[in-house]
Amino acid sequence: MKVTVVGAGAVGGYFGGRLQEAGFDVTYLVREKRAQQLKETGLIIRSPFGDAELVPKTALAAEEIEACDLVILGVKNYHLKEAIESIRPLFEKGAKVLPLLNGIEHFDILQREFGEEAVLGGICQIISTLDREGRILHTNQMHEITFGPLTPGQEEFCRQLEEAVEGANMKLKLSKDVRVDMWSKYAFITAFSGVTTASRLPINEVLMHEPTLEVFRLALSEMRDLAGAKGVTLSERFADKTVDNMYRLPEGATSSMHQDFRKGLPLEVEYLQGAAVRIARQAGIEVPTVRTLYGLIKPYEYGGAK
Ligand SMILES: NC(=O)C1=CN([C@@H]2O[C@H](COP(=O)(O)OP(=O)(O)OC[C@H]3O[C@@H](n4cnc5c(N)ncnc54)[C@H](OP(=O)(O)O)[C@@H]3O)[C@@H](O)[C@H]2O)C=CC1
Ligand SMILES: CC(C)(CO)C(=O)C(=O)O
Repeated sequence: MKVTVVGAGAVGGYFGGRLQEAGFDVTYLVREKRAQQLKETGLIIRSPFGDAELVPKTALAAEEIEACDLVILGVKNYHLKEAIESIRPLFEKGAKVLPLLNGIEHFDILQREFGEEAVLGGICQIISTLDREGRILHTNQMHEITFGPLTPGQEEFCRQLEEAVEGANMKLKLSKDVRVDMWSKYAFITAFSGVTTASRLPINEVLMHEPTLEVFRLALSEMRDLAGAKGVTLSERFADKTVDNMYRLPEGATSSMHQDFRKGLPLEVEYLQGAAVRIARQAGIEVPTVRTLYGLIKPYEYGGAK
């Protein structure tokens, strides 16, 4: 299977690297600076599941890629618009896209741009980051993509992909209802990144302060209601179960948004909390806690906080 990875960053580079290791024909569609870095150092992964040093095949434009079966999208939401333009030629040649971004609105955007049949449902569970040298540092015990068809016409392709990835050093889970997984992750990450970033605390410290934990719980409940308003039913115990799971995380564990905040990098606030406020307005429901988190984080959207 021919795969194009767009954005050889912490997520795209990791999963692209694992597929390349497993024998997939992977091309990384990257921008100039990352192309140069990859040429000099190779694609380097440091991970508890095993390190890898690979020679990546890169392209600076989709026109350099003959055709591919699958595009894995690993850019941040604020780069999506530019990425869409750069990959358009691949869809004219019949590719499908598996987006791994956090958020929910990008699925509709991609479907509008490339058509419903081209866009698979997907999320990923991993904690990884790029260091100064561009190495991919994977630091937790999960490296999992959950994916699945958003239309009946994609079912066969998804089965083939599941089969092809068997044996790779990563988990690829074919979901029975990928919309539920997409909304569970979106609901979780919006509350989790919201409370950790707004409080400037890792989750274990959020748990220590009852009023701060209550903010997290309320945000989770509002996000569950929002999923319901969009026709996706999350478990009645979604908020409680999510909070229980947080006690199992190691000390200092926090969201990638909070980590970006600490580094003074741009934040995906408009695509997580901002999107929830927009979707709630359209659905005619209130999400006051999420709206407050949005207001507290929004001033740092373009970075600046250290
Ligand atoms: N990191 C994590 O642990 C997790 C992240 N996510 C989500 O995954 C998504 C990606 O995050 P992450 O991998 O951390 O981000 P990174 O910043 O590490 O990687 C994004 C990469 O995209 C590249 N890029 C941006 N625009 C383009 C473009 N037009 N063409 C080609 N490459 C481009 C950037 O390269 P450059 O700017 O150098 O050109 C960068 O290397 C986000 O939505 C994030 O929320 C989800 C789960 C976990
Ligand atoms: C919670 C986590 C690490 C799960 O993959 C994530 O998506 C994020 O912090 O952005």
